[in-house]
Amino acid sequence: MEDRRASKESHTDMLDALLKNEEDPSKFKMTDDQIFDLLLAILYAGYETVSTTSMMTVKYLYDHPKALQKLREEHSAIRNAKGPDDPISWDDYKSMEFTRAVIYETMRLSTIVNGVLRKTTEDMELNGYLIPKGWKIYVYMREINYDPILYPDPYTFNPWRWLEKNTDAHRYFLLFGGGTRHCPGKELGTVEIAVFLHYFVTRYRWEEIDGNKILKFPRVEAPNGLRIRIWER
Ligand code: HEM
Repeated sequence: MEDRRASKESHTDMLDALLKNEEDPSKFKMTDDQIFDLLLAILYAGYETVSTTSMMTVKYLYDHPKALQKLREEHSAIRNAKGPDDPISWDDYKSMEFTRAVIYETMRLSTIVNGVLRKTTEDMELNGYLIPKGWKIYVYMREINYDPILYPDPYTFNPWRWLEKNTDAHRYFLLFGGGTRHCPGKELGTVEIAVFLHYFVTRYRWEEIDGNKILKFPRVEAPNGLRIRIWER
């Protein structure tokens, strides 16, 4: 922040936007600690989630050729309706129903976010139990993601389960948390992964290289990365 304030160059990034707020009296003035906190939170919250989900879509699609075929059909139809170098529009993204289903199913099965924290601001009763004011609560999403009543055959990668209308409006749709702290990057993150998938499946084929190590608990990660071999289609 000191470097940026001293610098005469301008950048089109978030740090510059936040620092420029200081010059505008009509804008809320954030302290340096708040700016630092916000940037770090967004980097952390917006990077790991999107990159791990993207990696796991590649893994699951490779393991489930029918889902990959269906996804390719969706993206080829979009690509065939435009020139090879035309960018994807918002309407194209909105039409990617199966892609969205693949992304949600990947997040569910690999439990990209393990849980969310809350603190009770008053005594509250839940199913006959008293949770006293000031207690910290961990909502364990892994448990919800693998609930066989909510998601029949929960350990199977089945993107088709998400094609039902308004699935992400269900009360138990907690992949992005809930309430006032609901993830503000939900749509941005989903767009990023959808755009990656669009170019990846329309332009390339790939195979996994033997020996990839995937950890499943407490959340999915590939400690050495997911190594794949890629060819142009
Ligand atoms: C696509 C993958 C993503 C997943 C699965 C995800 C998931 C989540 C979850 C579960 C929470 C906790 C919500 C709660 O406490 O109820 C959260 C919060 C948050 N996410 Fe995301 N997120 C994703 C992408 C992003 C992106 C791309 C950004 C920003 C660039 C972002 C920024 C944030 C921020 C700032 C919070 C804190 C919100 C608050 O506490 O008020 N997320 N996210």
